[in-house]
Amino acid sequence: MNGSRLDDFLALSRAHPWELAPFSESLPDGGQVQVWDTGVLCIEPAVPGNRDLVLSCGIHGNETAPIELCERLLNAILSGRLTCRQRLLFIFGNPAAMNLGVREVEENLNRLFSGAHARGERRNHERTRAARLEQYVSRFFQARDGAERLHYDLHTAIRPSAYEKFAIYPFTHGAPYSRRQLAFLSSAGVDTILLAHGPTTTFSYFSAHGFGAHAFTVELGKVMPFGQNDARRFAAMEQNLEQLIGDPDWQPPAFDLDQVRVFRVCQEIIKQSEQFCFHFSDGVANFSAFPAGARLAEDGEQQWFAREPEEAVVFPNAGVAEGQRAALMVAATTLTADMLV
Ligand SMILES: O=C(O)CCC(=O)N[C@@H](CCC(=O)O)C(=O)O
Ligand SMILES: [Zn+2]
Repeated sequence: MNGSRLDDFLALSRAHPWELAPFSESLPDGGQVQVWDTGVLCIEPAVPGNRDLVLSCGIHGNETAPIELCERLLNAILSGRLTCRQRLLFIFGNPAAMNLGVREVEENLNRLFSGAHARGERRNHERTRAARLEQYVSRFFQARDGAERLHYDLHTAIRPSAYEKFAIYPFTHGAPYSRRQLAFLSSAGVDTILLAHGPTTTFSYFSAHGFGAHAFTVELGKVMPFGQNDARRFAAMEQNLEQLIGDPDWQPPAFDLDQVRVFRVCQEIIKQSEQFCFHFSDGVANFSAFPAGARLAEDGEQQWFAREPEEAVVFPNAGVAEGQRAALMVAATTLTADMLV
């Protein structure tokens, strides 16, 4: 698509970080590429398969590896190397934060979904963006019934992780977990699953709860600046997504439950004030374990201790805003056949 405005959609989006007027172009194979807004691009194949796929990245602006991965997939489609056979919505979440090389401009976008953007008096860039992204995902999924709905929200973690690639399975309200989705994630190199313990205001929970989508927050490695990611570390996910996009009949390879490591949440540590601090070093990796009784954090009068023999910490971040999650404490668990569908 030489000479088209889609030659470099990410650059176009970053040049218009707040909003971009909609436009559309045709693909040589008869498909339609519709730009809905900055960072938001929908591909409507002439004859779509039965999966409606949302791929989001850059919800946190400095998590560059997923942005680069999605850009490669988009360019493969636009160049004709990859034929898009599923309805597909690309979301490059926070171009303004990308431009600044930061996680967020004013507020964590991934805490503003399911209407949280409208709570309270605060108004800012991320709140406007969350409201619009909700509308775009609704428009995309509600365009038809009966298709399998998928949303992979791709991230990278601030710190290294003992298990480099892991996914957060949003709270299912008791519904069974999807064996096929676990197989997909496993064959994409995501061998560790963290089962959320309650509703959240994340993007993946919004799609899962609001639209019955199989939706996940997927952590693909550690945050690095643009241009410094090793694409080979993401190759399995990229290949799986190419299969999903290009082949309506593709299924992930047969899968054994032993192939995944599963964790459940034991406790959530919420920062209450500026006095909040952890009692472990800044260098600990995600999934580092603590013995029962270990003092984990304190905030004024309140203290947190490990309650179970091997409680592991995920996403510790003392720098979050007051009232936000500063860490999740998790413990190993098992998924049995009766918990799967
Ligand atoms: O490394 C970190 O501390 C954060 C990485 C990240 O952005 N994780 C997501 C997880 C969302 C979820 O719980 O589904 C986030 O914190 O938004
Ligand atoms: Zn993130």
